[in-house]
Amino acid sequence: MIRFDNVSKSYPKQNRPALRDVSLDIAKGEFVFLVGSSGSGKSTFLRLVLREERASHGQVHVLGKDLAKLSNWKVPQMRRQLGTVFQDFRLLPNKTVAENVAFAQEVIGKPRGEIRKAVPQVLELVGLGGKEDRMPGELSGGEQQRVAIARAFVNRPALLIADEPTGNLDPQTSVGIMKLLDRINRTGTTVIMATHDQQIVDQMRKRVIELEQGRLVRDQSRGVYGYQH
Ligand SMILES: Nc1ncnc2c1ncn2[C@@H]1O[C@H](COP(=O)(O)OP(=O)(O)OP(=O)(O)O)[C@@H](O)[C@H]1O
Repeated sequence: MIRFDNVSKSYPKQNRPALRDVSLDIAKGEFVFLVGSSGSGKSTFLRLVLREERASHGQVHVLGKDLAKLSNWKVPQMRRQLGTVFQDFRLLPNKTVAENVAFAQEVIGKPRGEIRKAVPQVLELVGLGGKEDRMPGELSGGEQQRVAIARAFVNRPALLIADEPTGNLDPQTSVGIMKLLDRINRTGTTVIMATHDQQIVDQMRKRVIELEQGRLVRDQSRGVYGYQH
């Protein structure tokens, strides 16, 4: 699903690389936490997977493709197989809940009939049945994140990338979001989640990959958070 071979990433005008010689494999269906202190390279790792950035050295393979060899016009096609969720939800504020989710299908040209069927189904799955016509501003943070997850999942991506999805939520709401991500993972979707949330990582006991100053320093199955701020 994802393979990094000796991947380094240096940004222009930075004297130390954001990622250094990272090699790892993530198989289809895994649930992986990406941890490490601020600036350790987690977002850079995710940006390389999304091909928002390119590796300076080494190879990044995603869904069987060497991203260095993927031409720019094929990037959108690759990204359709990836769903993304962020700390700040990133919903369209002037569209309803249902329209936000439908939009993810419209942009990839799904037929209207299919959209009409899929949107209520996925909203039911994330626990938002009956809230189709609400505006994002009328929802709690946890509900907004559920909309973002519905939008990320409606096209049934092979891989879901979540960058601190519980960063703005209280502990109880975060547990609900994690249950949902776990349920999505159980449908076969691979999940990679960058987080600073110790409680969640310690509770879920999934694979933990830790970065420190750009290096991979730990790769543990059924792991714990394990580093101090
Ligand atoms: N676009 C950029 N241009 C230059 N340097 C960058 C850029 N993005 C990140 N960096 C640098 O790369 C290093 C790794 O940053 P990155 O954002 O990947 O870390 P992170 O682990 O995601 O941090 P956080 O937990 O705070 O989100 C840092 O030193 C950062 O300053």
